[in-house]
Amino acid sequence: MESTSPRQRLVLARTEARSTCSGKASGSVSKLLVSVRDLGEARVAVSGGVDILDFKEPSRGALAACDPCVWKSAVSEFVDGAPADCTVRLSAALGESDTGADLSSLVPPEFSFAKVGPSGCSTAKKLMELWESVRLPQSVELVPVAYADHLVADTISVERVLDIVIESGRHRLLIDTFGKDGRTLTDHLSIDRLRALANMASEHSVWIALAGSLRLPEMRSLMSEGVRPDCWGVRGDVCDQRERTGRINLHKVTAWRKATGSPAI
Ligand SMILES: O=C[C@H](O)COP(=O)(O)O
Repeated sequence: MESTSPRQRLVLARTEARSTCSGKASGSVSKLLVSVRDLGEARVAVSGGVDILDFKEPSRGALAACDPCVWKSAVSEFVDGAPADCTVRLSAALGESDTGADLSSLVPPEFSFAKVGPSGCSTAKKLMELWESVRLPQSVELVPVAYADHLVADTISVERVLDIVIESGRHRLLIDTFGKDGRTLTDHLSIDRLRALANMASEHSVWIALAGSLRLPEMRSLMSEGVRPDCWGVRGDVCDQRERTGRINLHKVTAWRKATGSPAI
């Protein structure tokens, strides 16, 4: 009998454990990513129990970068100066194709992730060239992004991006919205499409995060419909007045933490 590789065994185990309609094993919990613009907001998010601190400047677009000085300060506080039981991981938004490559070399090696937006990458070839142009420290993993509203961002569909992630042997994908105009992820992608995407990602051991102006009731409803990504990403809904350029609110982060950390319904 042919032996199976660790990767194949992982896929089999995950497939067997998955419920019939879920992209994630029943009973497992999703991580919570919160986008923050500075250290003050980062402290609030950590107090609320966030898993991934994602540094970005919300007033300048979907994935605009913070000043790289903020990244350095985050390392001092949340890596070098953190208590031993602190498990928060750091992520940097690098903007879109016009800034991604240049900023990538400035990401500190202590970060876990960096993400770059695909706007303007209207073909698979252009998108792969963007990913290849990113020069991150070896310890930092690129998180490819797909936009649910891909036409307005002049890029390819989320399904096509997931295919390329799989074909190119990458392991992560964030689905977000490009236009922050009040419409949310589910205004662009049906629940069935989201469930199919999560299932496809799971079958190929691709870690998937869902974001895009999500509101807490909407996220709960997606979970109850069997859409269980590895991670939920949020900014606007955890800010005062749900205004994504406002300040992060501890109670709102805590509410998201409780909801994302609950087992499958
Ligand atoms: O990466 C996740 C995004 O920061 C989500 O932001 P948003 O909830 O304001 O769309």
